[in-house]
Amino acid sequence: MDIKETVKIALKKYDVGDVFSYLPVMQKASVLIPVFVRGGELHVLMTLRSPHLKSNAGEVCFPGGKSDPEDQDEVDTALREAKEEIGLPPEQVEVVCKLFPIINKRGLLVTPVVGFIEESFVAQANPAEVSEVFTVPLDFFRQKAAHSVYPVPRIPEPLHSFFYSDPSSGKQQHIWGLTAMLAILVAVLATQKMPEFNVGFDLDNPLAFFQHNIDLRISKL
Ligand SMILES: CC(C)(COP(=O)(O)O)[C@@H](O)C(=O)NCCC(=O)NCCSC(=O)CC(=O)O
Ligand SMILES: Nc1ncnc2c1ncn2[C@@H]1O[C@H](COP(=O)(O)O)[C@@H](OP(=O)(O)O)[C@H]1O
Ligand SMILES: [Mg+2]
Repeated sequence: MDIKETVKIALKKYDVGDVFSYLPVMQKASVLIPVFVRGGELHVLMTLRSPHLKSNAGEVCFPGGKSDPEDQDEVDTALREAKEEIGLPPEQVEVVCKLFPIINKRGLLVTPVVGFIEESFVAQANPAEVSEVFTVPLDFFRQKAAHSVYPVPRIPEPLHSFFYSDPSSGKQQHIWGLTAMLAILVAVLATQKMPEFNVGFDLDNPLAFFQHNIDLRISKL
């Protein structure tokens, strides 16, 4: 079986379905985690946010944003935002699964959606929101070489940080916080291998860690 089919089977096992529908009503956002195979290796596409945005300006994130009333569900939001931000046509995304949501510092319930895209996809960054688009080998997020972690007072999840030197641009990208956690999560679940550093969840029941963090955040709202 080829790598894409193997990864799809691995990831689908973790689809959350409606597990989090019990949560109180809160503002929702989704991100699309676009993965593709290049040279037999998995890669992930990321963006650098415009320095002019009101929130998280100049930070690395995945294409995504807040839910609109016309969105049917979290997948719709992720695909709509990816179209708006990097010109990715929804029909060019093979949606694989919806993973564990995370409540961010603004109190948004952020749901990650993983989808395969074509290696040949050329992003068209919308300059109002995105200043750069770049790709990273997914396995980078399991390696300790460029990784560090530090605890943050009052939030349950440790804060992971990576510095990625992008050979195609010569630039260094700082990937941290929520986006780094999601990249680690997808790297681990897709490859079925734990990282070289401690991450707080395991492969048998990753849901437990994310569920615990969400319940902790909700209890403090
Ligand atoms: C998907 C968002 C939460 C909402 O999208 P929008 O701002 O409407 O485009 C997006 O803001 C996002 O992905 N934010 C996280 C970016 C990130 O990981 N920054 C690194 C550090 S900040 C952090 O980890 C915690 C946080 O933002 O709560
Ligand atoms: N054309 C534009 N020019 C400037 N800011 C824009 C914009 N379109 C969207 N934004 C802002 O970009 C942020 C991300 O939007 P989205 O959720 O659609 O990804 C939102 O800000 P806030 O996150 O501060 O509300 C939104 O207001
Ligand atoms: Mg956005």
